[in-house]
Amino acid sequence: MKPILKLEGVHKSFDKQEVLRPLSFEMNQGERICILGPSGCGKSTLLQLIAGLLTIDGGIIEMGGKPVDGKKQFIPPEKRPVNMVFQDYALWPHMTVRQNIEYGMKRSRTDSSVRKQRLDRLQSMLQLEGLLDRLPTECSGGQQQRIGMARALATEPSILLMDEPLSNLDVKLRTEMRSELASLLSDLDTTALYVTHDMLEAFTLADRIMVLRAGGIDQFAEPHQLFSRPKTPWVAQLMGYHNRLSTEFTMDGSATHIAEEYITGQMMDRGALGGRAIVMSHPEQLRISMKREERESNQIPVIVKQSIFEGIHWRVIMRTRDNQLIQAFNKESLEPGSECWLHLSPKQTMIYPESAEYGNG
Ligand SMILES: Nc1ncnc2c1ncn2[C@@H]1O[C@H](COP(=O)(O)OP(=O)(O)OP(=O)(O)O)[C@@H](O)[C@H]1O
Repeated sequence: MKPILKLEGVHKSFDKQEVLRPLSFEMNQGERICILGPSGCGKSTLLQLIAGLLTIDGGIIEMGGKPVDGKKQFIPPEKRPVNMVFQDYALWPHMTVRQNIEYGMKRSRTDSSVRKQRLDRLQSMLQLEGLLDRLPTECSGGQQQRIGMARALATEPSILLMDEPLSNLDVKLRTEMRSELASLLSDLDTTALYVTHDMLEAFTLADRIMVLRAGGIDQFAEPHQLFSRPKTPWVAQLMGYHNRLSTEFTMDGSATHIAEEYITGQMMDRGALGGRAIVMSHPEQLRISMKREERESNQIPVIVKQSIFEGIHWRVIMRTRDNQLIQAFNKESLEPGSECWLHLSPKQTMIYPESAEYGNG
C-alpha cells in the first residue's frame, strides 16, 4: 500500500536562514504522528508546507502517491486532501457554529443529506448539542476548540493536520481534551499529524513521535521506544531524564566511572567510546539509601544539599563527590550534609559518549 503522505528531502529557509533541513518521512493510512519539539524548531513550518500554506524550497511532498509540491507541481491548499485545526481555533466570527461546521462541506458541494448526517454525528461525538445556533464568541474556549475540530473533520480529509490545538486551554480542560481527542481520533480512524511541545500530549495521541530539533529529525519512533531508548542526550532530556552526570568511560568501555564507583546502563552509542560519557537518569527512578548496600552494584556516594517538599514526596538535591548535582525523590526529607548512596537501575540509566550530544546536527 502506498503511504498516504511522503516527504523526501524537503527543506525550507526564511531570509537565507534554513528552518527545515532536508527531511524525509512517510505516513500510513490511519496513523497518528506527533511532531514534538521546542519552540522555534520548525514544527509549524513543516505542517504549513504539508497543508500548502507555504511552498517548499526543495525536495518533494506526495499525497496518496501524487506530488502536491515539488517536481514543478504545486497543488493549492483547498485542493489537497487535508484539513487543519489551528491553535487559535480560527473560526469565522460572523457565522454560527452550524455555519462554521458546514462551510467546508458546502464549498465542496457535499449533498445536503450527507451534510446533515455528518453534522449530527459530529455534534454528538464532540458534545456540541445546544450550541449550533450560537456565534463562536458565545462559546467557551474548550467548546470553540471542539467546533474547530468538527469543522476540520466535517469534510472527511484524508489527513487531519493539527497545530497545537490544545495549547490555548487551561490545564484542567487540556488534560480532559487530551484523552477525549485521543479516543475521538481512534473512533473515527483518522489519519492525523499533530504538532505539540508537550510530551504527555504526544504520548497520549501518537502511534509514532517525530522529535524535531533545529529543523532536523533527532528520532522518529513509537512512544515506548522513545522513552526507553532515547537516541541522544537531547531526546533523553525531552523524555524527562533530567539528571545528567558527566563521567569517564572505563578502559574497556563497558561502564562509566563516578567517584571510584562503576555505573552500568543502556549504552546508547558504542561506536564512539573512549573519553568522556554522559550518564542520564530520571529522578523518579533513583533510590536513596543511608548506607552502602553490600552485593549491590550501580550505587554512588552523594551528599544531600537540599530537600524540597512537593506534596506526595520530597525532591532531594544532592552532590556527587566531584561536585555534580543530581536529584531523586524520597518519602522523607533528608538533612543537608547527610551522606547517602544513590542507586541507579542499569535498565533505566542511559549512557552516551559526549560526541552524541549534537544529535541530528
Ligand atoms: N514567515 C516567516 N518568516 C521568517 N521567519 C519565519 C517565518 N515563519 C517562521 N519563521 C522562523 O522559523 C523558525 C521556525 O518557526 P516555526 O513556527 O516553524 O517553529 P515552531 O517549532 O512551530 O515554534 P512554536 O512552538 O513556537 O510555534 C523560527 O525561528 C521562526 O522565527
